Amino acid sequence: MPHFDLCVIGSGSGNSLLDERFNKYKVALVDKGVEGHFGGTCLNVGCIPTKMFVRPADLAYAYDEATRLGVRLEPGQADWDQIRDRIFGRIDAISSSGRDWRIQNENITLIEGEGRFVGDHTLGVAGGKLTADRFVIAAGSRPHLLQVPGADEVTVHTSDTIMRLAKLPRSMVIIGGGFIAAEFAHIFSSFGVKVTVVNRSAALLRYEDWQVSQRFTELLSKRIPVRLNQQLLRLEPDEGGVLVVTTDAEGIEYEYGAEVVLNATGRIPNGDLLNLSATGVAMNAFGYVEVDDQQRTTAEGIYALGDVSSPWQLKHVANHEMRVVQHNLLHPDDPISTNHDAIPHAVFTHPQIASVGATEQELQAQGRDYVKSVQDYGAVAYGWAMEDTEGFCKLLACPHTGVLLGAHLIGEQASTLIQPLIQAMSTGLRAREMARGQYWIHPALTEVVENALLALPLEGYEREPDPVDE
Ligand SMILES: Cc1cc2nc3c(=O)[nH]c(=O)nc-3n(C[C@H](O)[C@H](O)[C@H](O)COP(=O)(O)OP(=O)(O)OC[C@H]3O[C@@H](n4cnc5c(N)ncnc54)[C@H](O)[C@@H]3O)c2cc1C
Ligand SMILES: NC(=O)c1ccc[n+]([C@@H]2O[C@H](COP(=O)([O-])OP(=O)(O)OC[C@H]3O[C@@H](n4cnc5c(N)ncnc54)[C@H](O)[C@@H]3O)[C@@H](O)[C@H]2O)c1
Repeated sequence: MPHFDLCVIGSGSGNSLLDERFNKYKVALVDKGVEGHFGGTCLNVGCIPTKMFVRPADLAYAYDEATRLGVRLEPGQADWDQIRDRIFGRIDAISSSGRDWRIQNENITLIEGEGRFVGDHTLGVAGGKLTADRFVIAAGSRPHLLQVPGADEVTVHTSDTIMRLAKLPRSMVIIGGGFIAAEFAHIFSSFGVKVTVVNRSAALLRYEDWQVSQRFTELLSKRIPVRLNQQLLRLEPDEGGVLVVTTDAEGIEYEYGAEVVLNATGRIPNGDLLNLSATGVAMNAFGYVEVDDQQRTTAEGIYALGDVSSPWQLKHVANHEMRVVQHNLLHPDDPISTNHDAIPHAVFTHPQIASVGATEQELQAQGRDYVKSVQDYGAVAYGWAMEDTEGFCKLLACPHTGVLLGAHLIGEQASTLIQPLIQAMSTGLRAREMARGQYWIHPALTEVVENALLALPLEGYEREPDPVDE
C-alpha cells in the first residue's frame, strides 16, 4: 500500500494548495473529476463559465436599455454554438493543461477516481488503497437532485450540464429561486429562450436583504413568468420536452411545459460520500465536515476546506480557507485561523446583486440597534446618464459608532461598487470617515455609495443637505 506525506482529495481549491513549497512532500492528489474534467467546480461548471455566459447575455439584453436611451440596436441574436464553443474551448484547455502539469510533477501522484475512507488515514481509490500522514478534504459539493416522482424518467439538467447543451432550446423551466436560478434565468432569457422560473418560496433570492429580494423578484417577474409558492409534485415526459407539475398552498395544480428543465435547488456537500467515520472525521447536522478555526477536522492531521465544510459555498471563501490550510500544513508550530467576518457575495444576474454583512431582517431578529439608508442609483449623476430606475445601495450601521453592519446593492456593477464597503467592514472604517475621508470621483457611479454613507442618520452627525448643483 503506497504511503504519502500528504493526500489531497479534490482538484478544485485543493489543487491550488499544492505550490512549489510542497515540492519536498510526497503527495497524492485524488480526484474523480467534474463531468469528466480536472480542476473542480469553479473552473469547469461554476463561477468561470457562468460569468463567461453572463457577459454575452448582458450584451444581448443591453438592446432594451439602448432603445430606452435613444440608440437603435437590432434585438440580440445569440449564436449559442459559437458562445458555448468559445467558452469551453478556453476552459477545457485550461483544465487539461492543469491535469498535464500535475502528471508531470515528480513529487505528486495524480490518482483519478472516487476516494472513500476505508480505515484510519487510509483511503480506498481506483481499486487500491493508500495511506497518508495528513489529508486535506477539498471534495466540494454537488447539485441537489429532485426527489419527486418522474424525476428519473425525464432529462433534468443541473448547472453541471446546462451550459453544454447541443442547441439552444426554445423554452426552459428553471426550478428554484437562488443564485443559480437567478443567473441562468438572465442568461437564457437574454439569449431568446422562453424561461419560466418556478420557486417554492414567496420570493426569489430570499436570503438577500428583504428589499433586494423584493426588488429582484419584481424586476425578473416583469421580464419572464416567475411562479412563486409552488410545491413541486412530479415531472412527466411531454411532447418535445418535460412537464413540471406543481401545486400551490390551496392544492391547485399547475403544469409548466418546456423543452428543457433546469434543476437549481441547491448544492449538497460531498462529505456523505467519503465514509468519513472510518477515519474519525465528524460531520455536522447540515452535512458539512466539522472544522475548527484552523480548518482542522475532528481527526488528527486531517483538514477540510471549501464547499465540503463551508456553508458559504463560495469560491473566494474556499480560496481563503485553502491559504489557511496551506500555511498550517507548512507551519504546524505557528498556525493561523480563518477569518469568516464580512464575507461578501455577488449574484451575476440582471441587475447584479452584491451583499456583505447582515441583512435588515437578520439585525431585527438579533434585536440590534441599527440605522439604515437607501440611495437610488437614479439619484446620482451617473444614474441619470443611465436613466436608471432599478438600482439602489442600502446600508445598515450602528447608530452610536457608525460602524457598518451590512451593505446591499442591486444594480449595474453592484459586484464592483461594493468593494470599498467590504474594505470598510473588514478594517472597521466608520461610515462618516469613509464618506468624508477620501475623494469620490465625480460623476462616477460610486457616488451612490458616498451618498448612502452620508445619508445614514448617525448619532452626533447632522445630515448634509442634498447637493443641488454638481
Ligand atoms: C453554477 C455555479 C456558479 C457559481 N458561481 C460562483 C461565483 O460566481 N462566485 C463564487 O464565489 N462561487 C460560485 N460558485 C461556487 C463555487 O464554484 C464553489 O464554492 C467552489 O468551486 C468550491 O470549491 P471547492 O474546492 O470546495 O470544491 P470543488 O471545486 O467542487 O472541488 C471538489 C473536487 O473534489 C472532487 N471529489 C469530490 N468527491 C471526491 C471523492 N470522493 N474522491 C475524489 N474526488 C472527489 C470533485 O470531483 C471536484 O473535482 C458557483 C457554483 C456553481 C455550481
Ligand atoms: N454568484 C455566485 O457566487 C454563485 C452563483 C451560483 C452558485 N453559487 C453557489 O452555489 C450554491 C448553490 O446555488 P443554488 O442556486 O442551487 O442554491 P440556493 O441555495 O441559492 O437556492 C436554492 C433554491 O431552490 C429552492 N428550492 C429548494 N428545493 C426546492 C424544491 N423542491 N422545489 C422548488 N424550489 C426548491 C430554494 O427555495 C432556493 O430558492 C449557492 O448557495 C452559492 O453558494 C454562487
